[in-house]
Amino acid sequence: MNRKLSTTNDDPSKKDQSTVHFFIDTIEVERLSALAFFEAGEDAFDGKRFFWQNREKNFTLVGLGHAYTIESNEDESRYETVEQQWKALIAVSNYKDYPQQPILFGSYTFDPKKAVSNEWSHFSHAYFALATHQLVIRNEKMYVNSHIVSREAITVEDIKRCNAERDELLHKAQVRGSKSYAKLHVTSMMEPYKEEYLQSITQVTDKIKEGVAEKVVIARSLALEFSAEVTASNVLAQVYAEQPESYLFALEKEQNLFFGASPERLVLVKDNKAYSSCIAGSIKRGATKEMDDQLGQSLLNDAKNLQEHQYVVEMISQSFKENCINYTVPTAPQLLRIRDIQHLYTPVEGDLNEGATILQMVANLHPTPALGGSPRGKAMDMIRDYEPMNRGLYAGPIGWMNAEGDGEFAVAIRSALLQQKKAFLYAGGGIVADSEAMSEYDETLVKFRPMLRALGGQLNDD
Ligand SMILES: C=C(O[C@H]1C=CC=C(C(=O)O)[C@@H]1O)C(=O)O
Ligand SMILES: [Mg+2]
Repeated sequence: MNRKLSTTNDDPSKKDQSTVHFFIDTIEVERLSALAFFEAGEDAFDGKRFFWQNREKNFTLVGLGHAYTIESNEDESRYETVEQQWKALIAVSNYKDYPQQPILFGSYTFDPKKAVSNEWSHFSHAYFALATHQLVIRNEKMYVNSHIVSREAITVEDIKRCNAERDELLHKAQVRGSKSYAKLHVTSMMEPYKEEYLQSITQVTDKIKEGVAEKVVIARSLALEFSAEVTASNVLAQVYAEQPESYLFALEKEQNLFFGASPERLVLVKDNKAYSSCIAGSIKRGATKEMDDQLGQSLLNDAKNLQEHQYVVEMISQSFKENCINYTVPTAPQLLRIRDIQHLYTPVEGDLNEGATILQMVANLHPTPALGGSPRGKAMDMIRDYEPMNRGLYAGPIGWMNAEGDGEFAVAIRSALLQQKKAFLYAGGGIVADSEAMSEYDETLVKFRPMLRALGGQLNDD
């Protein structure tokens, strides 16, 4: 179980060249709720937990505690830094001896060039962790891995302590199940920089008409306050109950919780195949099936939305062309319907070039024109100039990768940052030549809904 391997050149932290010890233990468990496991870590691992569930609901990952973290505040090299440090760490593990691999989970900010400020000051531009206790639920099977990474030799005592901690967590989670929570009480809801946002849409639309760019995504935020401190387990339970068709994610850093329910896959890598999704172009859901179908049909035929969508298809196709031996992309979008909204959707897939990695794909794809714009450089400059806020982790890549390089990243939209008695929600939309400020504003209201509902807030027409 406890294999000690010495690294020479590939010490993960690069701080010195001493030995790194990596202990793994895997057990199979039964009857465990992922939410209850997350909650069980509330005292011992507060501020060091994460949660992930894919759209298909056949893969759930929960992390409690940090066996190892990788952070970077660099710009372009932040992808390579995470990749190198993870590979160096994995190289000293004996993960192949266990039925479950160690998994690295984390996220990247949207734009390292925009100085992090305000509510985002706690997060690095790359923030990843290998959990001390990692729950994986895959196709009904459940495993808990425990990990210790240490510069010191790992003793029998260390292992006993780790196993006892794990057994205590499992006991708590199994005995308590997941709690039910009272609805949260919002005391104030504010739309910061609303006027600036509306003006920026008009200005950006004008610039696009002048030919400065083709498409630019502009976002804004909502700020909520609560009568009492809101816990991570509480909001996660709300999101879990209310957003069944999305990726669910939550990432803690100290007293901050970034969480959301996104429909959008950035990239999935499995057995050397890559899968991405173009999701851009939106319309609300209808009150009846007939109205819903009518709205869906009008979205499929709407020139402005088709244009928003097409830039994303072109860019993602180009990325697959560069990184894959072959790739397929349907000729026309279909509808993707989730609880509050319908989108235009085109799936893209391909066989990866030899040696291409998931983080290379993430680096190459992010930001797609669904969150940045087209052309990318010009759009990013305009977002920096016109957007009256800092996106932080909103709209960035969030996800996981295992020891062998398989993994999945979603685009962290329909998301919010919770800071005890405060929360910030984020939403944006693709601006093209015929965008109108008020209808873009309305589109953000629809996109705020999932997080607003999870946080107990309400919009007039909800
Ligand atoms: C920017 C967001 O959505 C993007 C993803 C899908 C549809 C979009 C749209 O129709 O504008 C946006 O590009 C958001 O949810 O904050
Ligand atoms: Mg739109």
